[in-house]
Amino acid sequence: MVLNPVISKLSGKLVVLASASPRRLEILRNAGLRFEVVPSWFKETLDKRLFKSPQEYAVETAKQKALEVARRMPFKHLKTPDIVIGADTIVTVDGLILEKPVDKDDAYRMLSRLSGKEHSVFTGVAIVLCHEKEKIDYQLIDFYEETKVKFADLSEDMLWEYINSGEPMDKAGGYGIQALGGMLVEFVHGDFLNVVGFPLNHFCKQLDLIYNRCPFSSDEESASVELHHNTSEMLKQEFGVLRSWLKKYFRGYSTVKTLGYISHFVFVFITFPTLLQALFTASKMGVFDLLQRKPGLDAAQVAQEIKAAVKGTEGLLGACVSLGLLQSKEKFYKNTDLATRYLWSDSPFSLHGYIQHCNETLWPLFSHLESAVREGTNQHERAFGKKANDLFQDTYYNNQSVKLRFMNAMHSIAKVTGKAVATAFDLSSYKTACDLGGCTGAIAYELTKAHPEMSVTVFDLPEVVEMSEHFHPSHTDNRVSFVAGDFFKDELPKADLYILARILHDWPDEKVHILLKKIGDACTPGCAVLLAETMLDGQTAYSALQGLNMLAQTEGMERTESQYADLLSKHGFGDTRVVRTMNFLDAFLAVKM
Ligand SMILES: O=c1[nH]cc([C@@H]2O[C@H](COP(=O)(O)OP(=O)(O)OP(=O)(O)O)[C@@H](O)[C@H]2O)c(=O)[nH]1
Repeated sequence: MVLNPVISKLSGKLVVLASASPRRLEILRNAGLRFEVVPSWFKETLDKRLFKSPQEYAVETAKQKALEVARRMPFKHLKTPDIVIGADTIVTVDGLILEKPVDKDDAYRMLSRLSGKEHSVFTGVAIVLCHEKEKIDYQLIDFYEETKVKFADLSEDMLWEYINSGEPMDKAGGYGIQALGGMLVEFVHGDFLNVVGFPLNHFCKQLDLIYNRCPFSSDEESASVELHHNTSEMLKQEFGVLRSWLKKYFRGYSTVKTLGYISHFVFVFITFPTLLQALFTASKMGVFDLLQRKPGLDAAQVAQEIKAAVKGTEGLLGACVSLGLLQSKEKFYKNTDLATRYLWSDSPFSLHGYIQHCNETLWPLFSHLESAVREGTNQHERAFGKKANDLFQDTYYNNQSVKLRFMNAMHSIAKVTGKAVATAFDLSSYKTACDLGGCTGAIAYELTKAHPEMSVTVFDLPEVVEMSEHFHPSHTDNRVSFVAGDFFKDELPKADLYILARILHDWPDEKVHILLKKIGDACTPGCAVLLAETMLDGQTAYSALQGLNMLAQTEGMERTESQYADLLSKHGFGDTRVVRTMNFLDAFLAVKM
């Protein structure tokens, strides 16, 4: 029996575990995976000082272990594996990386350091996909998982009894949580198997991304996984739709005959504006809202309701069917599940507001992308005839309908990302939070839902707060309150945790420092800042394009993890942690030291 369907995708492939760890073998065997074991000869001697974080060290070691086996096998074993899996588990405490103890004294040093404290266990995992054509190409996917473990106070007797059992010697941090070492542990936050040596759940999610969700790949050919690495959960789900759409788009065409040397991929890019305009237009003309209220209309009825020509409406509906946004049966139309979930305006996960914002604001700005690239500045003046000295006051908030459209857009994104951000970290120790620029309160409500003891103040400009009640959920929560003010000028509400969701990316470093200084001054040690931003590190297609979006639209920019850490460190924040939420936004927590 295979519980996780993605494991079955690997049957018939030569899967190799590049590890001598009996625990990794057992975890993967128990999951139903069939594989060979070829322990890596890579010596774990990378210079730890060269890595920005312990997890990067673990990931790099895992990569080197897997690559060594992938490269060795064709020569020494005379066969090329399809997939090689490597892993490396480390323990971090007091800024130190602990690996396997070299002797009993080393085990003693490690365990006495862990006694009575919480530590992190990181397992870095690397998956190497080998493609053999004329030569072998290696494609690499890597990730890590963090689990927090708290040890009880260990007496000297206990320590030595445990060390003399022999168990610590081949285990990261000098303990085996799955055996006697389990008795030393008070609590575990996160994936237990990650501590044992292999984060099975995260691994299966990555396999799912590689084999099930990649739109431009099929079972036979696996295309660039990099493009989709770390993209949002929602986008992943829709890749399946996009893939079947691509199949339809090109049905009956032979690449070579019809498109010459232009690949399908390039052709999709070139024709992308037509796809976008079909979506924008159907959304703006209310097609999805209409068919949600009245499914099963024909083109003439839709045309009458949306006040359009029948010929034009037929064309638009046909395009939406081809995109998988509408279904048609005997010339009657209704929304697909995708449209029902995301495209009509009253759906709980509606992206309608964001689609309108993209159509009315981003699209005109992007049509001046060349100027944005040449000048390195936003394009409001060219696109809308108005200079944006203050992005928000001069562009979005000086006109009621533009303001409402912008708030709708922010609300759409916050609703689909809010839960992932609110649950990315254990925030149970923070009782009061302040969401700076929290707009409609969508993230604040997710935070109070996830953290029953937390109350959240949403702090935003008076013109935003006055309209926020239009967006309150039907079951309002008196733990969420709204305060009007300008975070650059006014005193900030007191809180243990300050949230900045898609705020810093709007501003250049000078302004970010003004805001972070105010937050730093308002915080006492132990308070924290939670950022929700798209980090540039992964260079996914989404994050790279968001970078361009910020260029054309704002004075700010998308930044990398270390750029955010640097900015925050200047205002006394450290101990930074990042969670890739697999949604549009990554979550970043930094604590006031
Ligand atoms: O609670 C537990 N913590 C850790 C382990 C085991 O510790 C080792 C970690 O070492 P490493 O990642 O370097 O892996 P190796 O065993 O050296 O095998 P490779 O050939 O892959 O380098 C790992 O075996 C964990 O399973 C444990 O058992 N319990």
